[in-house]
Amino acid sequence: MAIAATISIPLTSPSRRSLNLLHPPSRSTFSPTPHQRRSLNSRLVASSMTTHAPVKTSFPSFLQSTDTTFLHFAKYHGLGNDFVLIDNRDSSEPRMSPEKAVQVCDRNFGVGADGVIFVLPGTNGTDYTMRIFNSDGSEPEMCGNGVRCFAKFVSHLENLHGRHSFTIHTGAGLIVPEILEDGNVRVDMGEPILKASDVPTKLPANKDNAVVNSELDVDGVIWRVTCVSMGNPHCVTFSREGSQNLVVDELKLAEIGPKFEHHEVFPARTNTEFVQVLSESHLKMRVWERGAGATLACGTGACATVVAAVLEGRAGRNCTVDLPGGPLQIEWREEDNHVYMTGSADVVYYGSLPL
Ligand SMILES: N[C@@H](CCC[C@H](N)C(=O)O)C(=O)O
Repeated sequence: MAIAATISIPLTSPSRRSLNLLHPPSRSTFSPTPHQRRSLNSRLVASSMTTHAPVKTSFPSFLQSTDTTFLHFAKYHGLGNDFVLIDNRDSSEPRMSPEKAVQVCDRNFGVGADGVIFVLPGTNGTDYTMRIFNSDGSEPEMCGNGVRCFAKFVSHLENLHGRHSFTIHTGAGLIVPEILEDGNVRVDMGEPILKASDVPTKLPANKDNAVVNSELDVDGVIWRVTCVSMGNPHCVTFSREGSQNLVVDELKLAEIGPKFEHHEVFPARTNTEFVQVLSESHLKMRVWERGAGATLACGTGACATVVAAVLEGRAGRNCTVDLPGGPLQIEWREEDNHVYMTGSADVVYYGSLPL
């Protein structure tokens, strides 16, 4: 099925990787001036896409309009890990099926994204609920970069009355993001789960019920892995036989990644982080994501990486994690055992999909 869309490019601050053609004022919170509002409403329409009449509304009402022929969305990214965000606050059922999400995420025949995220009404007393479909249509419990995009999207949609923080119910439990003065988002990602059967992994636990620096045979090559769940499963590796400290740029991710993802020891499949230690507080990581493949960044993956690095004695609790799309600041705090992630999240454009 063909997907057509119109797009509108917002005048918020683009990140390093977003559209170079824009030279907007550097603003972190979206609050358009009358001039910007006019620009917002004049849509840029890509040549291969269908057009329809420009909507004379502001950004939030454009997204909220209950059009029966088009589904409005916003495209965001966190360090190049990109998502289609849907305002779904009027219903607790996602307004798109997993099958449709697969089409929308397709980079040739759709919008192109690593996943589709829905902002749903709160559950269990939280302000909002987040659900997400990976680009293969599977539904993960959590997404770190996605939750930062979610927070920015909500701050653009709603008048938060000066609040910078709110609560989100996710498949991984309660998540609390906070929008900082500089526009970055810090997220309390909760406690890592280390018990092998809860990650889940069938690898035998070797340290306090956890799998730490254990051998894993992947197609005849022995890797050393630590398994961590941040609500979703991660397998973190710093070394393999013959290579004590990985040089991550040399890895053929598309070849190795799927072998980890579908390995029999990971009953729920797994995300895999390949990590190079640059110093005690500086790690470099590439990721193969469950249900999405190689992405430019993975927030939960960066959190799992720092937890694994601490457990293996390779780094301290406060690290910069360099990902292909940019850096994340991760702290695994000793006092409360929570992991805190800080990084950027940026809007790319607004658009409409035919229903
Ligand atoms: N990119 C995400 C993780 C998204 C979910 C993942 N693919 C899974 O299936 O667990 C992040 O930033 O955490």
